[in-house]
Amino acid sequence: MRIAIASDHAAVDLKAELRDWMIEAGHEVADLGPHDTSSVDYPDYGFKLAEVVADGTAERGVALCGSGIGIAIAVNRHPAVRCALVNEPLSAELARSHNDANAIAMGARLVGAEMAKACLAAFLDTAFLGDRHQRRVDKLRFSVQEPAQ
Ligand SMILES: O=C(CO)[C@H](O)[C@H](O)[C@H](O)COP(=O)(O)O
Repeated sequence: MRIAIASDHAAVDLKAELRDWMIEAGHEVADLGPHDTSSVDYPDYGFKLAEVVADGTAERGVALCGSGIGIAIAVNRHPAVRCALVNEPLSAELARSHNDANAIAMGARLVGAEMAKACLAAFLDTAFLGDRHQRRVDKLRFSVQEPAQ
């Protein structure tokens, strides 16, 4: 699978570990940075990640910051991206099976590397169930509820 990964300074080490782990598993991984721990702003990297997921360059996105919260908010500003903030594998699995999430966010200051890998494995290996969930995901394309006719 083509996967893009991005972070802020707080998650550079976790990003490198997850990137190498995904490459080892046979995925094609684009590391969008940053590449050192100098302080940066998560919206800059979150927007970069959202762009490559939205335009199809990457099939999935992995977003990391200290808590995962800031970069998840940034990635979700793009209407074509559904980014789930997860801290454990069941949420990552549900984000795929019910929400067809095309990105996940995790917090390097909250989640250890092994837990992050378990979340990522669930995110990459779980299929979307479609059916009633497709109807709900379709409605997410609109940022505000259209008034009933
Ligand atoms: O967005 C966040 C908090 O919701 C992330 O944890 C950031 O990584 C964090 O805010 C960065 O904080 P720092 O003090 O500048 O390292």
